[in-house]
Amino acid sequence: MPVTSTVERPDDAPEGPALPVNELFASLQGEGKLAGVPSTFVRTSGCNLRCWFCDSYHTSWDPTHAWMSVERIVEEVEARDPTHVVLTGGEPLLHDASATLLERLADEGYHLTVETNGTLAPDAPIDLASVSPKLSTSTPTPDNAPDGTPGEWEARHEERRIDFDALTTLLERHEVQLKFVVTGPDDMDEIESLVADVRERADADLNDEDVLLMPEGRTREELDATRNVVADLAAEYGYRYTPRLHVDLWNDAPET
Ligand SMILES: C[S@@+](CC[C@H](N)C(=O)[O-])C[C@H]1O[C@@H](n2cnc3c(N)ncnc32)[C@H](O)[C@@H]1O
Ligand SMILES: Nc1nc2[nH]cc(C(=O)O)c2c(=O)[nH]1
Ligand code: SF4
Ligand SMILES: [Mg+2]
Repeated sequence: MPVTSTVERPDDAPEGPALPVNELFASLQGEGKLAGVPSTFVRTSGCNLRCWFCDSYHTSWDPTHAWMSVERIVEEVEARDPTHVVLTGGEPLLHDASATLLERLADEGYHLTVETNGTLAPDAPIDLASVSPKLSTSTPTPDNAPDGTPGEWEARHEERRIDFDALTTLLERHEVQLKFVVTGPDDMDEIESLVADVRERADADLNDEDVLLMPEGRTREELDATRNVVADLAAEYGYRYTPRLHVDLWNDAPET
C-alpha cells in the first residue's frame, strides 16, 4: 500500500505545469447546491487524508493516474463543451498546478467548482468552493480501513483533517458550501460545534442553507441505510440536504 500523501512526478511527465489525472468525464453534478447541472469533471490523484469510506479509492489509498499537461486538460475539457467544470480528486488543492489549471479555465469563462477537504487554501479562481471537512467518523481504524491496517494513517488523518486557517480563508475568499458526510445522528454535535467555530473565526457569513448534510454511502444499497436518516436530520437542524445523484442514478460507476 502506498503511504505517500502526494503522488511522485515521474521523469517522463509532460514538460511544464501538469497534473496526475485519475479520470476526466462529462456527467451531472451529483452533489451540493448545483446538483443536476451538466458538468465536466477533472479528478486528480493523491490525497493528504485517508477517509475509511473514500469513494475514490484509486486517488487516495491506491492512487492511479496518467500525468497530463494543463494545456492538454484544458483541450479535453473544451472538447466536452461544458458551462460548468468541477475539479476534484483525491485532494486537488495539494497540487500547485491545480491553481494554474483553474486560471486557464477561468480565462475560458467556465463556472469553476472545486471539491476539497478544506485543509488547503491556495490562491486560485474558484466560483464555488465545495468544502467537505472531515468528521471524526471518517478516520480510518484497524476495523474499518480498506485493508484493515491503517497504520500511520490513523494518526495522520486525525491530525490533519481540520485546519481552521484553511477553512476560514476559503470562506473569506470564495462562495462556499460546507458539505458534511453524515453517517448518523451521532455526527450532529460535531457538525454544530464545527459550524459555530468557523462562524466565530471567519470574517464572512456562513448561512445555514450553505451547510449541507450528505448521506454516507458508496453504493445505492449503502445509501438506502443513510439517505432518509440524513434527510430527517437536515430538516430537524435547518441545514440543506444534498443527494448523491450519481450514486442514485448510476451507482457511482466510473466516469459518472
Ligand atoms: C472523493 S472526495 C474528493 C474531494 C476532497 N478530497 C473531499 O473529500 O472533499 C469528493 C466528495 O465525495 C465525498 N465522499 C467521499 N466518500 C464518500 C462516501 N463514502 N459517502 C459520501 N460521500 C463521500 C467527499 O466528502 C467529497 O465531498
Ligand atoms: N456526478 C458526480 N458528481 C460529483 N460531485 C462531486 C463528485 C466528486 O467525486 O467530487 C462527483 C462525482 O464523482 N460524480
Ligand atoms: S479527503 Fe476526499 S479524496 Fe481524500 S480520502 Fe477523504 S474523501 Fe477521499
Ligand atoms: Mg465522487
